[in-house]
Amino acid sequence: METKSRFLSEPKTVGIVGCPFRGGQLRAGVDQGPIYLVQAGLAEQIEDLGWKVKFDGHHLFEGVERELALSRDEDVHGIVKNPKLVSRVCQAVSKSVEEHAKKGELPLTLGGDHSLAVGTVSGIFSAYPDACLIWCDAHADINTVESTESGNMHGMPVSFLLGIGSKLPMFDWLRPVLKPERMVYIGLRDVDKAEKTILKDHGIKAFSMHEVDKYGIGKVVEMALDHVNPQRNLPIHLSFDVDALDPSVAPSTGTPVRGGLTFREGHYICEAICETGLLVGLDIMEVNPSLPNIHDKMSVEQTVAIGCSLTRASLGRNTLSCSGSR
Ligand SMILES: NC(=[NH2+])NCCC[C@H](N)C(=O)O
Ligand SMILES: [Mn+2]
Ligand SMILES: [Mn+2]
Repeated sequence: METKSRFLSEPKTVGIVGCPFRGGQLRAGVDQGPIYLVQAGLAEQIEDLGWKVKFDGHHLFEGVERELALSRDEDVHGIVKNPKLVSRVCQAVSKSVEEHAKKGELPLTLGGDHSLAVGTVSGIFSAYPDACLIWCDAHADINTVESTESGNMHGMPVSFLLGIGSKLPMFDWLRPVLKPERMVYIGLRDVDKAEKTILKDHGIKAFSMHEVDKYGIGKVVEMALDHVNPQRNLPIHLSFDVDALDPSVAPSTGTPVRGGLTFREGHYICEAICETGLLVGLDIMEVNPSLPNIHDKMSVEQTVAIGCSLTRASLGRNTLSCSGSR
């Protein structure tokens, strides 16, 4: 059963936006995530599902490593680390994502750390102002410039997109494209105290692991869609942080938290969103092939393989159909 997308052009095309970037957090290696995902054959796997794939190499983000080396004292705002760098990279990503989306292609952004979502979500909402956002993550990533305890920008993209907290001058290109009622979380289990207040004050809907246990993943995804997309007629962007999955399932990530989604629960979310025929943008974030330890080849292969299979599930792998049965 092939669902035809209401928003994408024919032939259905994925534009891969490879983002080897780690400036939104401190652990080395997450910049290698997109490289491993592509090397594992992700583009070919998507083609096997019947999509056309456009990929002309990863973003280069000239000078990132040099800036990261300098940034310790030069690129800081209070305790926020690398804001200029993150802004520059996200602006470039936003542009790529918007261009693909405006051509009727589905941008698939491979991270890299989750600060990149400032770029992906702003790009999607520029092309589809009435889109909604589904954020799968152990974390809420909604700290503001004031509330962040770590200063790591991968814990802040949602507040930037909503336009809450004080604005950093280097982000003057960014419009607050997102409204609190247009987004929903699935998988949360490690939310900072200040973030809990922000979620409550802005009335943001979240299905934590508690709700996943209580209702089951089928019901949770249905309730999440009812919240952001009651008529099932609006474009959907899915931002998937692989740490939403349990660390036993996806160990190679920078901020693992136990008690996460099972393999099937993670895939079910992607399949159910795919079935709506409304998916217009996808992020696979926070795959870090140098963790938990660079010699642990099994963990790395397992996590990279899951990044690929979540993508396939989102793009129409159907267990019972004859084509694309992987
Ligand atoms: N994208 C992520 N893995 N985010 C983790 C964020 C952790 C913590 N809440 C912070 O703000 O630093
Ligand atoms: Mn996370
Ligand atoms: Mn995240």
